Amino acid sequence: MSLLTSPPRAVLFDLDGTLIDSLPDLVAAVNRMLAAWDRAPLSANAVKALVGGGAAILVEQAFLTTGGPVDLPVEDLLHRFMADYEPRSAESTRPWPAVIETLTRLKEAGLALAVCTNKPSGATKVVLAKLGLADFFDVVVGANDTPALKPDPIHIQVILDSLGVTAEQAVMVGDSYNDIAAARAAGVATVAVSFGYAHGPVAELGANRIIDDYRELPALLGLDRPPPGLADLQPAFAREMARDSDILRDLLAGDDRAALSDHVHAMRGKCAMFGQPDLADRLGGLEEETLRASPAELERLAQPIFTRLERLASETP
Ligand SMILES: O=C(O)COP(=O)(O)O
Ligand SMILES: [Mg+2]
Repeated sequence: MSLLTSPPRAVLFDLDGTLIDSLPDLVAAVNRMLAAWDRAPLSANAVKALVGGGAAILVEQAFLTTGGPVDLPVEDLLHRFMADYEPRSAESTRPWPAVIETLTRLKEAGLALAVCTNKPSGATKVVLAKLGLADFFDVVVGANDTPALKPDPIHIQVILDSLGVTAEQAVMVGDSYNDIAAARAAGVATVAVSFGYAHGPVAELGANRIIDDYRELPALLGLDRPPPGLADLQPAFAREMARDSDILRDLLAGDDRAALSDHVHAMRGKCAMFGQPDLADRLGGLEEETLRASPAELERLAQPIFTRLERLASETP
């Protein structure tokens, strides 16, 4: 089921943890800074817990959690940190899987795209350029370009204003509480990614939808609608998938691989026809392995499919 009644005109993306996996370079820079003050390094998980509220919080908290404040104003520490991090901010940082193809698909569909990040603007520009993402975005608003950071809705509002779209015409995609809270306060529908740097369970962020894979996004935005005649059949499709899901479980538990392969093939065809290309892709991956993989491997491939099918069932009236 798509998120809005008609496709949005603009999609706003958070950056760290949402479009890109920037943690490795952030961890390295934080630990270079801590080493310069003879502090112990922080683990990747400890740094992850400090990302999302902007670089000043990251720098300040890095010192507080490793022995207390140092004798320099936070602004000076931040300045030093950014001077080191910015030029090295894309050494190990990469877009998450399927980001490029999804942004391409959204651009082709004529949507305006924006980045709405608490990351300092300089580093934002460097990362987007080095990863080949810059040209996708009509507007990029980083920490230095907005009167207030997320979760303040102003951060979202300046983007809507500059794109000339209303809150109802936009969707925000984010990984953290700040993203979802800012968008909700601005009246913008929200999608949370489950693979980012949320500080708690993603299901508790309050997003309208959750995705585990960028390939789910176009359909959620209403871009892969089923042909008109099939739209009314969506509830029937969802019921059929619920039945197919039970059969799939039984077949995975049994040893008739040919029947399993046929069943997965049929499910794949239905998903492709009813505007669920990401599910069709995953089922295709499972189908390829049905005749040769171990039961454990099939179970591993099937798990995300069951998660998606459960979500499909819960989103269909
Ligand atoms: O720099 C940060 O702390 C967070 O950046 P984000 O808003 O892109 O997640
Ligand atoms: Mg983020």
